[in-house]
Amino acid sequence: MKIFTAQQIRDADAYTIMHTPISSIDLMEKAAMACTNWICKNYGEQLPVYIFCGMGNNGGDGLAITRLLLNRGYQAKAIILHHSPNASADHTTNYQALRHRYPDSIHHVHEIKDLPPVPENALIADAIFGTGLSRPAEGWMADAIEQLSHYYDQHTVIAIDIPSGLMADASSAHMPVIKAHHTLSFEFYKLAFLLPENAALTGEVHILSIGLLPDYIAQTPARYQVTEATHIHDIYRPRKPFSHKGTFGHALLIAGSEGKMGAAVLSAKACLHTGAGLLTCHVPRCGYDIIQISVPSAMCLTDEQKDHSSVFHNNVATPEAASRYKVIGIGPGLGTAAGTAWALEKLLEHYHSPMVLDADALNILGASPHLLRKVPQQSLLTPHPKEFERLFGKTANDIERLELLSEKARALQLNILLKGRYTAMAFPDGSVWFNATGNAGMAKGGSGDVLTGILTSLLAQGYAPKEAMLMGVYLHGLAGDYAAAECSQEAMTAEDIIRLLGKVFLELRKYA
Ligand SMILES: NC(=O)C1=CN([C@@H]2O[C@H](COP(=O)(O)OP(=O)(O)OC[C@H]3O[C@@H](n4cnc5c(N)ncnc54)[C@H](O)[C@@H]3O)[C@@H](O)[C@H]2O)[C@@H](O)CC1
Ligand SMILES: [K+]
Repeated sequence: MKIFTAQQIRDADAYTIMHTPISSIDLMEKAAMACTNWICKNYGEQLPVYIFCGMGNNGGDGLAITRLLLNRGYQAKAIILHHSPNASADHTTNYQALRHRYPDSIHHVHEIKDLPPVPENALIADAIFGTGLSRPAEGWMADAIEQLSHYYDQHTVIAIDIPSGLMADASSAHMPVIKAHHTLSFEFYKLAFLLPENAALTGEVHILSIGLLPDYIAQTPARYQVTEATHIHDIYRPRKPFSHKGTFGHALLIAGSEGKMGAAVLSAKACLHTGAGLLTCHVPRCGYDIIQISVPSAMCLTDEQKDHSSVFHNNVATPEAASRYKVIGIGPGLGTAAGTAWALEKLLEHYHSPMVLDADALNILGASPHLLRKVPQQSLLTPHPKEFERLFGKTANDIERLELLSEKARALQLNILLKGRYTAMAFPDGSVWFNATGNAGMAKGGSGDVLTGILTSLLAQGYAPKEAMLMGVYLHGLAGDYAAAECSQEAMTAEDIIRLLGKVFLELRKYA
C-alpha cells in the first residue's frame, strides 16, 4: 500500500472530484458516513458522542458525523473550536445543514474557558485538525489540544483521519497532539502512523475507504510503501520438481561465541527452515558440539579460538574458496573481540557478493566506520535502533532518522532496515518500505537471529537483495503472528517463529 503525503492526498481528492460526478461535499459525506458506520458498529446509542470540530474540512467531517449520528438516534454534540475566523466551504455547508436540522447540537468555543464539561460515559471524536495541519498548534488551541488529550485516560477517543496536532508527514515530536484509542483514517496510512515516536498517539488504526479513484493511486509514485501480502506472493518462487540442493545455494553463517551459541543455532535453524540448499556454520571451538547436535543438517567449521571466531576470513581467502558460498550471513552472537573485528575486515576484503550483516558485525562496523565502505554493494544490514545509532549516529526525531536511513542506503548502495513495530526498509533505489506483520511477542532475544537466518537463506536461493529483504521481513513477522496466535505473545519464543515458518510457506504456496 502506497503512503501518500498530505499534498498527494489532497491531489487524490481533487483527481477523484474532477474525474467522477462526485463533488467535494459528496466526498466529505462519504468520509463521514464511513466513520458513522464504524462508530455505530462498535458503540451503542446509549453513549453520548462529543465531537470536537475545527474550522477546516476535518471539522466539516465532524459536523457531518454529528448530523448522521443524530439521524440514527444517537445523542451527538458538535463542539466547534474557532481557531480561525474563516471556515472552509465544505465545513460551512455542513455547519448549515446541522444547524438547520439540529440547532441545539452545536456548542461554540472561542477560548479555552468555553470548553464544555464532558459526561463521564461520553465517547469523544476528534475532528479538529486533519491532514491540513501545516504548523504546530499554538496559543489557546495548543492548550485546548493538551486539555483534550487527557480525555484518553477516562474516555474512548476516536480520531477522525489523524489525531489532531499530528503532522501527516513531518515529525510532531514535542508538539501538542490528541491521544486516541482508535484512528479512522481515510483511504491511506499516513507516514506518521508508522513512526515509533507516535506509537502512543494513534491507538488502533482503521483504514476506511471513501472511494478515491484507484487509477490516481496506481499512477502516482510514492516514496514510502507498506508491504502487502500480494507483493510477497509476486516475489515468492515455489521450488521446481527437478531441483537439487545445489539449486538453492550454499550459505556460510559466521555466528556465535562463548555463551552466545544460541544465537548461532537459531540463525542456522531459521536459514534451513527457509529453504537454503546447504548451510555451513563457522563457529569458535566451544560451538562445535552445539551446532552438530542442535542443527544436524548444517556442516560445521571451527575456528582456531575456543571462545570467539578470528579466522573465518580464511574460508574465502581465494576466489575459488569464496565462490563456494552463494552468500555469507554474519553477526548473531559473534562478539566484538579484537580478533573478530580484524577477521571481519579481512572477510570484507575477500568476499564481494551481497552479505547479511547483523548484530555484532554491525557493532564492529559502528566502531570502525571506514569498514562500511568495504561492505559489498547490495548487502543487507539489519540494525535495531541502538545498532543503527552506533552505525550512523543520532538524529533529533524519527523523520530525520528515516531520512538518514534512506540516504545511507542510497549512498552506500546497501539494503538497510531499521527494526521496529513497523520495520522500515530502505533500498539503494531510494524507496522505503514498511513491514506491518509481527507483534510485541517478537520483542525478545533470538528474534533478530532468526531474521538473519531467513535473509541469508533467501539470498542463497537466488532472490534479489531487495526482494529477499521485503519477503524475509514479512515472513518473519507472519511466522511471529502465527506463533502468537498459537501460544500467546508472552509465551512464544524465537524457536516458535522458526517452527511456524512451515505454516507461512504452506500459506504462500496457495498463491503461487
Ligand atoms: N475533499 C477533501 O479534501 C476531503 C477531505 N477530508 C477531510 O479534510 C481534512 C483536510 O482538511 P483541510 O485541508 O481543510 O484541513 P484540516 O481540516 O486538517 O485543518 C486545517 C485547517 O486549520 C488551519 N490550520 C493549519 N494548521 C493550523 C494550526 N497550527 N493552527 C490553527 N490553524 C491551522 C488550516 O489553514 C486549515 O484551515 C482531512 O484530514 C479529512 O479529514 C475528508 O472530508 C475527505 C474528503
Ligand atoms: K483529527
